[in-house]
Amino acid sequence: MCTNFIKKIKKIMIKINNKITKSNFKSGFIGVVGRPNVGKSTLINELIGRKLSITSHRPQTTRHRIHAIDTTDNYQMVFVDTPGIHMGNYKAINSYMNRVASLAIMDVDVILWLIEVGKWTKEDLRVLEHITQIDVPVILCINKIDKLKSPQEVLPFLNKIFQKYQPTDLFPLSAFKKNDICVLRELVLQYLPKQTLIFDADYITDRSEKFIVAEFIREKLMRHLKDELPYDLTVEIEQFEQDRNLQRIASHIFVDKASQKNIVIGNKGVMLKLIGTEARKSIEGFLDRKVFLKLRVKVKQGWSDDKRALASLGYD
Ligand SMILES: Nc1nc2c(ncn2[C@@H]2O[C@H](COP(=O)(O)OP(=O)(O)OP(=O)(O)O)[C@@H](O)[C@H]2O)c(=O)[nH]1
Repeated sequence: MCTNFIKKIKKIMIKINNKITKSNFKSGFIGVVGRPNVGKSTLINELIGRKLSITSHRPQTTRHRIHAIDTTDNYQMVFVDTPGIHMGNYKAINSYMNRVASLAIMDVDVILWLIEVGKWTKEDLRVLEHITQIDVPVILCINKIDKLKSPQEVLPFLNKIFQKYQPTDLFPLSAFKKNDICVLRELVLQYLPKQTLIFDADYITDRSEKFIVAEFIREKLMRHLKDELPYDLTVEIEQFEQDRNLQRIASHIFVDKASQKNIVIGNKGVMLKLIGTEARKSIEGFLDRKVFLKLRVKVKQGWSDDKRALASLGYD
């Protein structure tokens, strides 16, 4: 009975794979770049229809390269989320983030370059300098057009940008609008080569569950802590064990200075409790099981400007 069932499942899987590898199937890498806070992670989450990349209203939320994979019967799109290319902060972690962003777009099939409507900064210019060194089609996405009173208001800005750079395609959008996302997906598809799957059809990311969980915790820290503090901390998962339908997770939050520890914990532990509750809910949604989450705050002085400490914390 059990062997028959497995045989049936295998047959179905072969049928699905044959369907996927049919000759007009397309797949490829899509590099998503832009300065911090333009909406790269938000756009990728909308394009793949689930949350993998963390977002916040703060610049430099994304620190690592993440592949977010969307597979259908007709295509496999591998979106490469990158840290925002930025200037004016020269700690080891900032060089790491800029390096990750530049390297991530070296080997893609198409680039989605995000800028924000009405804003052109020195950091956008820096991204432009990187992009012009690479011979890949570029779709320049003018994001956040929902902020405009009418869509026509985008025209003078488009004109201004076009004087600086002529991309392969120019696409004004709001990452929050489903229709814009659908049209962008079709546009991206035009630039992908006809080839078979790059990753197995059931992969949604190249990162481990543990990595994504640490990112979800860092997202809540980014959203709740004020001023520069979120930039001075990092998250490391110490325990990640599944016990039937319960995931036991213990995580350290490393801060840079002893004085920051109390701020993260908050008065009578209120802040840490809030961060823990919100992180647990997000992680439960992602893992689709109950989570027991324990957070501990520790001081690791100077971690963000020490190459060895960075490597030991996974920034390598
Ligand atoms: N109004 C509006 N806000 C948006 C849109 N897309 C993203 N945002 C907001 O912009 C902020 C930054 O979004 P992220 O997706 O974290 O930006 P990012 O480019 O990945 O940022 P970094 O991690 O700094 O590189 C968040 O508060 C988003 O909710 C949009 O189309 N319209």
